[in-house]
Amino acid sequence: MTRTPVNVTVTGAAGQIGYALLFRIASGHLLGADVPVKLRLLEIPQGLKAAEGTAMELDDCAFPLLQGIDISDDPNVAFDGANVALLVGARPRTKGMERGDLLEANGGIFKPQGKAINDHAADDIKVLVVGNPANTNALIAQAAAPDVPRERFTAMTRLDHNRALSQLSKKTGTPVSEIQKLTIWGNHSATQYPDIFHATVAGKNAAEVVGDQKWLAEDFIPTVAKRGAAIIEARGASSAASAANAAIDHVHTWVNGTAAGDWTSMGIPSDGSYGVPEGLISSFPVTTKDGTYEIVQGLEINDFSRERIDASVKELTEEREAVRGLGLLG
Ligand SMILES: NC(=O)c1ccc[n+]([C@@H]2O[C@H](COP(=O)([O-])OP(=O)(O)OC[C@H]3O[C@@H](n4cnc5c(N)ncnc54)[C@H](O)[C@@H]3O)[C@@H](O)[C@H]2O)c1
Ligand SMILES: O=C(O)C[C@H](O)C(=O)O
Repeated sequence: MTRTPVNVTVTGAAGQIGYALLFRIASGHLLGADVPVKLRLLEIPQGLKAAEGTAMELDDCAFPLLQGIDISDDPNVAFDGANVALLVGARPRTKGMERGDLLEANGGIFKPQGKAINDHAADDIKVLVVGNPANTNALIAQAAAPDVPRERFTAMTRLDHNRALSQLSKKTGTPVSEIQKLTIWGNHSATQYPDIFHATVAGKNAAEVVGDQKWLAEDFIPTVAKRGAAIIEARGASSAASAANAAIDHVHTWVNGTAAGDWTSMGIPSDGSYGVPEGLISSFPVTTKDGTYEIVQGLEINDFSRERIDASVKELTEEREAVRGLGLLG
C-alpha cells in the first residue's frame, strides 16, 4: 500500500453517528478498500474523553488502512490538511427552542468550522454536512469559506434517498438493486419531496408500476419525509447507523461515481436548475464522476411534483433569509 493517506475529518466524533461511522471509514467503506486514511476527530471539550475511548477501540480493530487518529477540540487543528470533512456534530433542538434559536446556535458551530476549512483544509476538500438543519448549516459553512469552490459544500439527503428506495422496494416487491433514478428534492426536512416519476423499477416506470396516486401522496411521501421523526419516536434517539451508512454512501458515490444509467440525490448549491433559486443548498438528482457531480438536466416536472418541490424550496429560502438576518452569511 503506497498511496498517500486521505485525511478524513469527522466532527461530533463522540456522538452516536460518529460511533457508527468511524469504524466503517477506517475499514475502507468510505473511499475504497485500497485507500489508506488518517482520521481527524473534532469534539467539544466535554466530548474529548469519549472520542479518546472510540480511538482506543479503532486501534484495537487493527484496521490495515488506518494510518493514524488525531483528536482535537480546535477546528483549526482538526481541519488541517483535510481532504474529506464530515460535519456531523451540531446543536440539537431542545425544549422551548425556537427555529431561529436553533439556526443561531448552529451558526456558532458551522461558521467557525467553515472558516477553519477555508484556512486549513487541503485544496481538494470535499465537505458533507450531516448535522441538522443540514442544508442551511452547509450554507453557513460555505459562506465562511470564500476561497473554497462552493460546490465542495454538500448536505446529506442520501438517507432520505435510501429510505425512499426501501419503501418503493417493499411496495413493488422488487429488490432495491433493481430500482434506479429516484430523486429527493429540496430540504432534509419534512417538506422534502421524494419523486418516483422518473424512477424505474426493473426497467419500468415506477409511477406506472405503482399506479396508485393515493399511496404516493398519502403513504409513500409522508413515510419517507417523516421517517426521521418516526425513528426518534421508536428509538428514543435519532437515526444513527442508517445516517452513518448514508454519509458513507454519499461520499463514496461522490468520489467513485454513480452507476451507468442511474443517479443519486445530494444537497448541493443550486445553479438555478428546475427553478430552485441560485445558491440555495437543495437536494437534486445528480450524477457523479471522477470526484465531481452534475445535476441531471431536462427532467419533465409535472404539477404534482412542482407544487411539492416549490414548498420545500420555499422553506429553504426562509431558512436562508433567517440566517442572513442573523449575519451568518457574510
Ligand atoms: N442529514 C441527515 O440525514 C441526518 C440524519 C440523522 C441525524 N442527523 C443529525 O446529525 C447530527 C448528529 O447526530 P447524533 O445522533 O450523532 O448526535 P449526538 O448528540 O449523539 O452527537 C453529536 C456530537 O457532536 C458533538 N458536538 C457538538 N458541537 C460540536 C462542535 N462544535 N464541534 C464538534 N463536535 C460537536 C457533541 O459533543 C456530540 O458528541 C444531529 O444534528 C442530527 O439531527 C442528520
Ligand atoms: O435528527 C433528526 O431530527 C432526524 C434525522 O435528520 C433523520 O432524518 O433521521
